[in-house]
Amino acid sequence: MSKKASIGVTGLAVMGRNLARNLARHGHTVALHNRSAERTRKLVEEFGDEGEFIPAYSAQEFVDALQRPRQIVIMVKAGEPTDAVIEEFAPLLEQGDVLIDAGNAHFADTRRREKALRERGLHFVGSGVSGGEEGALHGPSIMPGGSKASYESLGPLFEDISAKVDGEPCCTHIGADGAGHFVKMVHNGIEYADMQLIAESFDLLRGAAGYAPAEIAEVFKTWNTGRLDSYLIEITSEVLKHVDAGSGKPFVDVVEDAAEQKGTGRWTVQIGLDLGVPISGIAEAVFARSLSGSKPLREAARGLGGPSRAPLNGAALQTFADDVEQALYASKVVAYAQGFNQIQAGAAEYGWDIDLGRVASIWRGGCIIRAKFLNDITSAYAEEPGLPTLLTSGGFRKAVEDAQDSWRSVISTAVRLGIPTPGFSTALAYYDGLRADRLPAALVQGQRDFFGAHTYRRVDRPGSFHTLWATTDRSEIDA
Ligand SMILES: NC(=O)C1=CN([C@@H]2O[C@H](COP(=O)(O)OP(=O)(O)OC[C@H]3O[C@@H](n4cnc5c(N)ncnc54)[C@H](OP(=O)(O)O)[C@@H]3O)[C@@H](O)[C@H]2O)C=CC1
Ligand SMILES: O=C(CO)[C@H](O)[C@H](O)COP(=O)(O)O
Repeated sequence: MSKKASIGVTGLAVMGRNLARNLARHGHTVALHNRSAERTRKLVEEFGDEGEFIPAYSAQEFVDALQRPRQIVIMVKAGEPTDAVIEEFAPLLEQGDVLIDAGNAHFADTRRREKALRERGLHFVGSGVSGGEEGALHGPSIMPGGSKASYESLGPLFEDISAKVDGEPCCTHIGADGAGHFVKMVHNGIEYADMQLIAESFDLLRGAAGYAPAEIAEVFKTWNTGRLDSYLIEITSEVLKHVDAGSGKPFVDVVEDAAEQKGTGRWTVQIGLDLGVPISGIAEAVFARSLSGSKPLREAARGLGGPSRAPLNGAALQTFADDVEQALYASKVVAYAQGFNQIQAGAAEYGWDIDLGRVASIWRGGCIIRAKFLNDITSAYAEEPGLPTLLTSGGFRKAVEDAQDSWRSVISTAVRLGIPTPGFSTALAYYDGLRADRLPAALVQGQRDFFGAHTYRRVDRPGSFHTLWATTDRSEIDA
């Protein structure tokens, strides 16, 4: 009898191909399948000597190549293509087989698919995979959802191919049904916020302090040796020092300033709104990309008046890079605090038991937001599992309090010079909002009651109340 594969991968584009190679390099026999045969053939041709592959050119051939219970990783475009692939394979599978969607699916789709397949006796695991092309090959961060039973067979294999930090795999069972894709979605939202904050730091160092991109690359390189040490800071330095071969200009000056997005950031914000979680850092990052891409609008607004830009000088210039580092760090803490609160809210809403410290821990390696900083988040949740916000945890609290003056001063400079910093500004507004004794929301409640009898609660006694605004004495009644 011919050898069977321990796992199969269908969808052999950038991610699937490298995930299959990673599995094979770790000694697993991998069955291969792709809608169009060419990708399967190419993989075997180019990388066949990296391990044991069993190429299959039909769904039935693919399913037959797998040992039972079958484990099939689907790595295709999210949405309809994923449903199409599930519908192609599910009828060929048997009780206990596992289908794993490792693409960037919406967690609500994953919940729907998990339920439907469970009713057909199949396991369905929605798994976040982060790290891009390189991560998929050398060790991604993996965020599987689905049943505990499915993780018993799948977990060891995924842990094996995941990134490792301090000997620990960057993979853990996140929670039931869509939990893995939910956490991956928030990961991507945080990725958007982090990238926006880094981009604003660049814009400030250039626009306010007059640094050239190559000089800013050096600033980022230095930051990468400290508390901001992260993959995103590292690659930012690389991008900024790159010079366009054709024009001799900094690469960053020849790229169109319109940031694109595939949708996971937008989903994060939509779900944040549904759950009522203020994830303003992620939202501003999504809106900043939208604004950058609004070409006709920007064209129409070009030339609108603003302040004259007298760049910084003297003492302010001397300390500016350090001030921006402080503002970036504090804003980043806020963005991550908001993201983790969103995961907490999602877990409460959908009944997932998500260990936030473990999530931070598996993001320390393999993924796009991997950073030294995540060690501190892991410790914060280890010290206080029920932590309401990262901002009140010892180390972060002190760092953000210490960053106060610089943070405020950087935003003031940005406002004075007309440099847009939506990420920095919303982070500070959130921080000030959280720590406020009283918010003007009391007035909003009064307005709502005035125009719509929407009622309000009082600070001095329980119950709901309505003021009879149309009467002359404006007496108050119980609502
Ligand atoms: N690229 C990245 O950095 C990352 C991507 N992801 C996610 O991983 C998944 C795969 O991404 P990536 O490798 O970039 O590939 P793409 O998202 O570009 O998808 C291409 C693959 O999908 C297959 N496909 C498309 N439509 C169908 C269909 N109707 N039926 C069957 N197969 C179909 C293609 O087959 P064919 O060759 O026949 O066209 C091909 O194998 C996506 O969900 C993506 O969001 C996650 C993390 C990072
Ligand atoms: O999933 C990812 C990383 O984990 C992708 O890099 C991410 O989808 C990129 O998103 P966008 O194209 O919207 O910037």
